[in-house]
Amino acid sequence: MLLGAIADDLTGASDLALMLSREGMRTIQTIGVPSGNVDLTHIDAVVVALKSRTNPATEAVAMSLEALAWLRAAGARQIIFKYCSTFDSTAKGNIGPVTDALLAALDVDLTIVCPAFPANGRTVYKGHLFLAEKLLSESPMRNHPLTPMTDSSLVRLMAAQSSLKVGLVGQEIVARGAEALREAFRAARALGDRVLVVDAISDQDLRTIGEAVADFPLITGGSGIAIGLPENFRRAGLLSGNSEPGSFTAPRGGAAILAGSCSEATRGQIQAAIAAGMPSMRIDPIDIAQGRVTVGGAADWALEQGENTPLIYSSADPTEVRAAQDALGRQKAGEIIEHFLAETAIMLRANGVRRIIVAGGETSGAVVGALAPAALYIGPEIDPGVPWTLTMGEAEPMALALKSGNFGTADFFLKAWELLQ
Ligand SMILES: Nc1ncnc2c1ncn2[C@@H]1O[C@H](COP(=O)(O)OP(=O)(O)O)[C@@H](O)[C@H]1O
Ligand SMILES: O=C(O)[C@@H](O)C(=O)COP(=O)(O)O
Repeated sequence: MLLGAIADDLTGASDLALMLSREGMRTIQTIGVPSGNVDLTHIDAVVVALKSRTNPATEAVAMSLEALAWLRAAGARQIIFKYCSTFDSTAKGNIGPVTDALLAALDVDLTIVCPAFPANGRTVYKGHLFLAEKLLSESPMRNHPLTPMTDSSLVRLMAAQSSLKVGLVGQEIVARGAEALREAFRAARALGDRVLVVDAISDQDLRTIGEAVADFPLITGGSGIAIGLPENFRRAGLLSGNSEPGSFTAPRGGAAILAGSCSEATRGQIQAAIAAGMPSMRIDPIDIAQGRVTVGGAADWALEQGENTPLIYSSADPTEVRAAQDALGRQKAGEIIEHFLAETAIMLRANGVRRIIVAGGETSGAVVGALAPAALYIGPEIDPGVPWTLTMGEAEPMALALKSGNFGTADFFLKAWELLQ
């Protein structure tokens, strides 16, 4: 094992695992910190998927340190802390505290912050995070149900969360290449900076950054930051040039889509699926809280759809989400949906469903946490950042696609199935 990653949510973990496997590392994703033995023969990278994104900092730090200890014991030579490409964090954000704690545990004096993922429109320029042509704070992320993002300055966000000195390396330096960047790291160290936001507007920038951080024990960022890392191991003769992603045979069985993401992309995908005739059931947190909808009812409805893939969704627009949160509380409204969809998944599995798409990071955390596979094997890419995965260590494996709320083309729920044989 060469590279170890700690991801703060499930969709983010499979996004990163896909990136590493596309770049030639044989990668698996574990669900939480493994409690038993994991066979790491022929594995180059392990991504430990936590569900820590919205947890209080002390909890997120403890979970991340536990993952770090496991990864180091398993032989990881470099660690990535993976958070969202939209820097999703609560008002009491835990990205800073987790970064501080990982730096301390590794006894390291400098790391970088770079959530850029140009393939999905996330770029960092002058320390500001953009989603396509919009600043983060002007994008739909300002209305996220759990982590509304109203500031686009990564330097300001990180400085508010971390106890360490935060600096910035601009794109003009990145564009000059890895040696210029290493020089900027030396200068930043001399100034006492410990956490450096690094601009990146293209995959080429990310590859340059990847090369320049080859000797960094800790790197933090989105999945994009991993694009250049496998090449460092290849250059050092530690990774064979031809480690192709393995073959993927999807289990036979029923299919379903469970969507708890309220992101704009997911809502568009739901509209497209319904317009194409996909049977759908909308669930609402207030109806669930008041007992008007039950897991058994939803699962029965899904199973009655036969050959037609059913879509169960709670996704709603910002006004509807706010109304539910006003009635139930922000966290409670989210938990009700997450719990409902997780229980539904268990009931569907018990009735032969073997292929599930889950939309939403927190939602995926709840669903996969309930299904409780030990690990996920990374299969084919559906869209940038979203692979099919296969549950590992189970008598009857399932194919799962964990879709980040904001990822995927409009026809994602329709086309994803075509990749399963
Ligand atoms: N109708 C709704 N009202 C309030 N909260 C909701 C509703 N539907 C889903 N949620 C919650 O919103 C959160 C969405 O987060 P997540 O699953 O991570 O999606 P994304 O990937 O888009 O960020 C979850 O906690 C989910 O339970
Ligand atoms: O980096 C990203 O954007 C994703 O990998 C990610 O973390 C997704 O989180 P959700 O939008 O909450 O699914």
